[in-house]
Amino acid sequence: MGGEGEIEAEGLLDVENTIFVAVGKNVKESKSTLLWTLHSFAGKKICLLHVRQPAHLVTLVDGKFSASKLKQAAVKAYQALEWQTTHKLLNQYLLMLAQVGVQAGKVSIEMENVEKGIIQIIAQYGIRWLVMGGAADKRYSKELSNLKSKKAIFVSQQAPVSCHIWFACKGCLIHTRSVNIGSNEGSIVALSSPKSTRGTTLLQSSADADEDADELEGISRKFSSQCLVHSTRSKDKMVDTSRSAVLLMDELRGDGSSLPSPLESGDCLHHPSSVLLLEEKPQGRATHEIYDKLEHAMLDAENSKEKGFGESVRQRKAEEDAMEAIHRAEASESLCMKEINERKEMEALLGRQKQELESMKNQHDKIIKELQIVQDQKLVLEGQMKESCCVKEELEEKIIQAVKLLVSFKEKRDELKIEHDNAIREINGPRKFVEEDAASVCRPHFFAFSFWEINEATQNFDPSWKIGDGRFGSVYKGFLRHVKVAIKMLPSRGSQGHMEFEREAGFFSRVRHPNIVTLIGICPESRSLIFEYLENGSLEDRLACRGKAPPLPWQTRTKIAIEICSALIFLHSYNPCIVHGNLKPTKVLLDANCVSKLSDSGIYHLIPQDENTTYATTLCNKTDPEFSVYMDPEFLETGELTVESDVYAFGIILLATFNWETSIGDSEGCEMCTRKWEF
Ligand SMILES: Nc1ncnc2c1ncn2[C@@H]1O[C@H](COP(=O)(O)OP(=O)(O)OP(=O)(O)O)[C@@H](O)[C@H]1O
Repeated sequence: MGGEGEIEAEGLLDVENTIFVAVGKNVKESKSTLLWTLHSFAGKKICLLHVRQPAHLVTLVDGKFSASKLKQAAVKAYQALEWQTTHKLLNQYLLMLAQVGVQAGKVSIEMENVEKGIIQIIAQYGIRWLVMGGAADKRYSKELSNLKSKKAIFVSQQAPVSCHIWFACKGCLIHTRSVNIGSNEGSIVALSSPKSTRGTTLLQSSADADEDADELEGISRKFSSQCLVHSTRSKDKMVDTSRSAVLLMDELRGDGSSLPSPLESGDCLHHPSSVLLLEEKPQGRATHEIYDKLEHAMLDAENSKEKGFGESVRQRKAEEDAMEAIHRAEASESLCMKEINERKEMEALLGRQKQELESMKNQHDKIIKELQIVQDQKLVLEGQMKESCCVKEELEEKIIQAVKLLVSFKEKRDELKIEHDNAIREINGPRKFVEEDAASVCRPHFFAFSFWEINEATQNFDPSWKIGDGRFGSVYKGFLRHVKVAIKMLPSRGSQGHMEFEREAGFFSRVRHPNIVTLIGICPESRSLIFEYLENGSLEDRLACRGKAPPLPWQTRTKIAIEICSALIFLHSYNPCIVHGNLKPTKVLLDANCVSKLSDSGIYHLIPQDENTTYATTLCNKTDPEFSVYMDPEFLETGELTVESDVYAFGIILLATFNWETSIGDSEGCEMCTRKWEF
């Protein structure tokens, strides 16, 4: 479909030999004009000429609408529909022409003003022969001879003078604008009128017509007469006659071109104008035929009217369809807008959900990391728990063993107590008093403490409560029954039983002397000896002035020597004789008043011995070289302790105590003293 002012052509455009027929949207009028042309110009080629009005001026249903009032899509839809209808109609005309053996084509232009469009096509193609409607049906009247159609008048006035135009109406020629050779262009020559055509001729010369026109008129008259004469002949014969007339006209023109004539067709008798023409000379049978033909024509007109009505109904329907299409287009547009809005909302929603998803993903990753850390920690804790469980099980096992041991000790203790009570009861008798004295001498003078008490006294054997480590066990200070004591933990009992340990300990507990450390009690369970606690450390400490203690005065040293001597005499005079066996300055302890007392007197009896390990070998093996000077060389040689062993050690102690300058305050020299005596 071309744009405005653009001509579209299809098929024939041989201007010299083609009759152009202007056809409009009025189907009835167009068909009538076309039929007249067919009848009038038989054998000529025909080209349909149509001017298409743009959509904004098309008639829509009952009125005219401006395109601006319609949605663009609706206008386009309507325009397409309109053009499709027109195109279809033109094709129907072409088909009709083809069916009657006429070569045909079509030319169209889109223009607001139809008459101007016709003029433009005429001018552009140099059209020479044109047939168009002269008036609308409602305006047609037999009495009117002039053109009534504004379009026809315009075309008649404005068309180039070289174009010969026939104006037809309802199948009649109502006006002709002939070629005005040599006169002013655009002058109208009314060669025929409904009146003049009636019974005489269709062409009439005018005063201004030239000779060619006169000749043409003459020929026409002659041809008309022939038509009248032969009106009763068969149709075929009439066609031949008209064709002869055309040939004759061509002859007269002399230029070889066939000037079309409205009477060229032999079918003039079928035409209403032809019928009217024949009315002027009624001649019996011919008149009757003419009336028959008139009736036929009337019937044809009636049929055409019905067809026209059908066409208008179809057009109406097409318009309604167009309106429906417009409504559908509007509905589709609003639906489309709604969908666009919904899509925007969905996109916004989607964006928000995407953001939420992103943040949730971040949180998820964070939680996963934390979970990983927690799982790692869990593994570590599980490992620790397993270890703790193992430790706990071990401790529980130990506790169970300890409880069992405690229970067995208690049982033994109870047994012993019972035995003891029984023994007491047995010896009760007449010699009670005498034996009581003897018993008091033999009875151990110490307390028996439980391990629990020892444990409590030493604060669970707190290391800070340890006084020192000896070769035969560690010494702790502690409080037992509100008394400050020194607890010596002996090694495991070995082959020595509880009873033996208690008997030995009982023996020494009875050895009491002011210069011998008193054995307060024992703990058989832990093989502990509980001694009285002496505040001022050992003679060794005082000679070395440890703990920033002042040097011992000579008088004190002399007193200590006397006290040691006194204790040794007591031990050696005891029945049985008691050998200290390990005499040295660390075994001479000083109380708060610097009274010296021998510790560990005869303790070697409590030290477990077997075949391989005797007290002497243990002592020799473990003797610090520093203190081996106190060992009796004979003891070291034989491994047998004697009184002389103690005397030897006492002599060395005296030398260490009195032959050293530390007595006047040099603490450093005390250690050198020991080395000195090594020579
Ligand atoms: N009753 C007590 N009062 C105060 N302190 C004591 C008492 N008994 C021992 N000590 C301290 O405990 C320390 C260790 O004494 P212990 O008899 O166990 O070992 P040692 O005499 O140094 O050497 P070893 O016994 O191996 O020959 C002593 O040096 C002394 O200072």
